[in-house]
Amino acid sequence: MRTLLRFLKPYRLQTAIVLAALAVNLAGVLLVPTILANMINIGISTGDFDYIVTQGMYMLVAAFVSGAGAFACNYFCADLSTKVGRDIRNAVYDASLAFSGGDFEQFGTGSMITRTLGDVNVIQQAITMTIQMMLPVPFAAVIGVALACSIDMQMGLMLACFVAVVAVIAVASVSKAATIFQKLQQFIDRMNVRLRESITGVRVIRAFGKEEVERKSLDEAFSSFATNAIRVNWIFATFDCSSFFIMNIAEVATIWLGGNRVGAHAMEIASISACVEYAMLILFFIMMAQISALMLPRALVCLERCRQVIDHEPSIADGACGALPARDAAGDSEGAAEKACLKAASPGVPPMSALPSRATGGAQGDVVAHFSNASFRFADADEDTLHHINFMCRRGTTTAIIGPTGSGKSTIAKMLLRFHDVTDGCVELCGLDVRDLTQEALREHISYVPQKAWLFSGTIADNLRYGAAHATDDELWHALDVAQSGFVRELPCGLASRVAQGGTNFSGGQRQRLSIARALVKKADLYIFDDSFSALDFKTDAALRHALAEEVADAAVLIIAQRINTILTADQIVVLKDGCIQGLGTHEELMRTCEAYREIARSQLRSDELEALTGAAGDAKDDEIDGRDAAMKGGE
Ligand SMILES: Nc1ncnc2c1ncn2[C@@H]1O[C@H](COP(=O)(O)OP(=O)(O)OP(=O)(O)O)[C@@H](O)[C@H]1O
Repeated sequence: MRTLLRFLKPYRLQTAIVLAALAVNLAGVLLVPTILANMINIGISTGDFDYIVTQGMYMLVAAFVSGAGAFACNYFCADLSTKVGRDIRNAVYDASLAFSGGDFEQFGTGSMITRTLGDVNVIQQAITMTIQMMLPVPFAAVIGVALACSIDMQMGLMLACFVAVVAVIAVASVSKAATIFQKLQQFIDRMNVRLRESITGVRVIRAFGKEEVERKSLDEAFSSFATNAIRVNWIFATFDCSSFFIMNIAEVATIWLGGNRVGAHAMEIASISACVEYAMLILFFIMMAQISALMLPRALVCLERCRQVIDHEPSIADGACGALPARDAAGDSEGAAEKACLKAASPGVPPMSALPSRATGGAQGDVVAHFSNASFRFADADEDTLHHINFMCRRGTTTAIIGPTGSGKSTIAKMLLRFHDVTDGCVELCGLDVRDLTQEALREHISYVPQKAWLFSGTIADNLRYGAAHATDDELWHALDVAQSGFVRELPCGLASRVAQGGTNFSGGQRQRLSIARALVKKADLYIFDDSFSALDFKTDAALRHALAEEVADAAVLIIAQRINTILTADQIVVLKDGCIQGLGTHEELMRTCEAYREIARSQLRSDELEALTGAAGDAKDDEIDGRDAAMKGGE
């Protein structure tokens, strides 16, 4: 409830207007029966035409004021609930942006979508129904019974008894339905997850002929939901018919008692119709309130689910430094790092969040990324995925990571981006622990091509400008050329060509090249390519790497690959197995010193290729040694 008040707070004035309009509407509705009774009892029985006209005018004014109140109440109430719904959606989405991979796993993607869309819809409807249908009940009941008592005490008390009976039945049915509604929300989550899975994996389902299995599994999810929804409807229907029954009994009883009271000269004849109207009005309000009350427990569950997301403390917290240090005159980036951090961490100095989207610059050979004894364990795992990782990525050089599937290659990239944090040791970017930086500042300096090339719906240009909003068309074409995306030039609309959600209207290789181009448009200090060349043919792979070497010559490059051909020319290769570094060096060094690397090479290269490479490596080594000898001789 506190969560709802938090979101209603900015709309205090509008909430007050809605409540005032509701009061006006209610006053008008409740006044009409009394005016009518007076008109008949006094005006007609005495034949006072002026009195009848005056009461008629009062009635007209009451009806008009009540209508205006109803209109204002409905309009402002719908407006209020829509705005609150929008704010809750924004808050849920904003909170999710700060989530780490682990946080997302905790909630589940399907549930996150249900919370943002379905749950907020329920909250919105509950706000509207509570204001329009529930709030009037206590006022209508108290004022209606009071007005009935003012006409005749016995009639008023009888009405109060009927109201109490219907209210008790309403409370009982709502509390019974509440638990079922809580279950329903979980079933909606389950249906969402199962539906997403089977729609996105429809090709696999068809390929394996598992349509029937999937149909059964989904039918199970749908049926569980339907069974519970029917149970709620049973409760609702039972209450509905008993309420209508009680309403009719109330009407008959009012007329019967009213007749007796009129016979006893205790009240006037027209007062009977006023009391009947009050009875009907109050019981009708209670019935309507019951419909919205049924929604309340569900809305409270939805609200709590949204609150869990909004108040969730992300497992990855921003550091104090909002900027990477610029190198000082002496090139001392470490000293500058300390100064930048001290400045950012000073009390009252908020961390900078907006950084110029440019690389920090720096000398060739500077350490850009540094893994220092870094270990990592997933929250739900029993053992570390990465063990004591030590290596550096230097500016102007290419570092490659190769290893069997599941060895932890992508996890290394994700730690640089802080999608996960180290559990031991540290990871540094340009001399600063990545945990000391804000995530925005950190990611500003890294350009990343994920393993699964993901494009957003829009145009090619929109996608390419994702990391550099102001890039010119020439820059986009240049990046496309470097990424060997010549196919874009052949598209009739070029950069304006449409991209479907996820980039599904392009082939896997085209998607990879477009996501590489997108990464290149952004100027960064570190470029990470996570298995980004796997869908490319060997020729394109080679051409791309050649063009890339020139394009990002002033940055550090980290290439994660499965294919040895992709990383042969890297300045250093990290060989990873079961999360441990097995070897670190150039291809030639590793061929001599690292059995794990030799195994990979043997499994991927033909023996003649292997010999050629080893021979070339040997020749290159001999040349290097000859060169060194010559230099030494020259020195002598
Ligand atoms: N969210 C997760 N929770 C628990 N374990 C995970 C999670 N994600 C990955 N792992 C485990 O961590 C290990 C390393 O995964 P990672 O994706 O880094 O491997 P990889 O070397 O990049 O594999 P591939 O070459 O197949 O992409 C794997 O054994 C995997 O099972």
